Amino acid sequence: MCCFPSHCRSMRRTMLVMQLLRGAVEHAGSSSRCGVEPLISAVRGISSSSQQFSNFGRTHPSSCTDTDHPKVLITGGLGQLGVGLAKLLRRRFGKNNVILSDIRKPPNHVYHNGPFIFSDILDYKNLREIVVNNNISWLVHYSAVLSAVGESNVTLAKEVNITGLHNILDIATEHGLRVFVPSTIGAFGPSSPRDPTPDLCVQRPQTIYGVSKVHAELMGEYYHHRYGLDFRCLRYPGIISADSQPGGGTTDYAVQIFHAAVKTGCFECNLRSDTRLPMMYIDDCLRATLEILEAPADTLVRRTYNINAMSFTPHDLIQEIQKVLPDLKVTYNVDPVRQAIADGWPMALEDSAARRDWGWKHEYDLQELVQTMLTHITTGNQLAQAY
Ligand SMILES: NC(=O)c1ccc[n+]([C@@H]2O[C@H](COP(=O)([O-])OP(=O)(O)OC[C@H]3O[C@@H](n4cnc5c(N)ncnc54)[C@H](O)[C@@H]3O)[C@@H](O)[C@H]2O)c1
Ligand SMILES: C[C@@H](O)[C@H](N)C(=O)O
Repeated sequence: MCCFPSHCRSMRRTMLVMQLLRGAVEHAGSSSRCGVEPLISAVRGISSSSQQFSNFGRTHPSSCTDTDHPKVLITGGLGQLGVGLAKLLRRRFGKNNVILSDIRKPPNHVYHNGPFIFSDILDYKNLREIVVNNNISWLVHYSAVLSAVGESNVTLAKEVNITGLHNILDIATEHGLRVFVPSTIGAFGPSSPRDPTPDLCVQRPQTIYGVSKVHAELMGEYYHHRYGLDFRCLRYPGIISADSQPGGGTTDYAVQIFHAAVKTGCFECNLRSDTRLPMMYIDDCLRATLEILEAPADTLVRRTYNINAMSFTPHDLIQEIQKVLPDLKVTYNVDPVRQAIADGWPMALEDSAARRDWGWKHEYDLQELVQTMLTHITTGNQLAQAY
């Protein structure tokens, strides 16, 4: 359904692109450090295997050598965040040193842009073979079932988020990997302090997603203390991206509204207009991930950190988008499941420890987020129409 008269739409888009491109801001990356610490202990027995996987470093010559750079495996890499992270890590470490994996078939542009492999994190033996045969040294564990989907399929969420996590931690320990597991604002609950939420406080989430992420934080930290696993974890806010879709979470509205604003000029919001949540633009999130992965171990006072950028309500976001697209019309059809989840989540994360220990600094605030998202989506749509 469209709210703009069709004859006005293309002219509006052209004006919007020009206006946004004029205001676009460039953001630079950060410095490079890397290395892997030795580990001392394996936690599951190793059995022999006959199945062979190709070594991507050999089949696709790279400009970077394996001795200079870590060899990274990203699980659940076809979700909202994985492809962007692979792009960032490949720029830093070389295309063939970063392997994306998932249980879904990749789109052509992903398949042709670097190594991709099937990996089901519930298949321990298959995961171990991939790690061994590709000489993996860093593992970024993105596979998950997010908050809203988790409430509709608790069994799947338990399997992927808890059993899958156990496989990841055991394999990482067994093979001396550095492992990054994202946590979330969803790891807190209604009894946590909400504005701002400190790194250390009561964590009693009321979703299976949140429970599984608290479990991941605690298991990772336990493996770090008990076995020396190089476990690193960030609690991400809701992440906002232009060219990848969210995977069934509570913060999804803050991505969907941008596409609707540009395409139809109408949006139906599934959270109340005053629901304040912490949010972050994807570039900040992925840069933070690279930065904590590269941080020297002795700078990490803890292994799980909050990171914060901005907080807003649907009302705040709509007002900011309407500065560029004044005709955007928003209606509300509140989803009781998502609303109940959001009502128990932090409004802002307290992240001074990340800023102090490894130099975390966000670059995008609400105004820049809106400019950047509308620019990406509008230019992307225009390119798609041109071809
Ligand atoms: N996107 C956000 O706003 C956000 C915020 C906080 C934390 N996180 C965390 O960041 C990580 C990545 O998030 P995302 O938004 O890309 O998630 P997503 O839901 O978009 O993608 C998850 C991916 O996991 C894959 N997967 C599911 N079951 C699997 C299995 N058995 N084996 C292998 N892969 C499997 C799915 O196919 C999917 O591609 C997750 O751990 C999530 O909890 C995300
Ligand atoms: C916040 C985050 O974990 C995810 N976007 C969700 O809403 O479930």
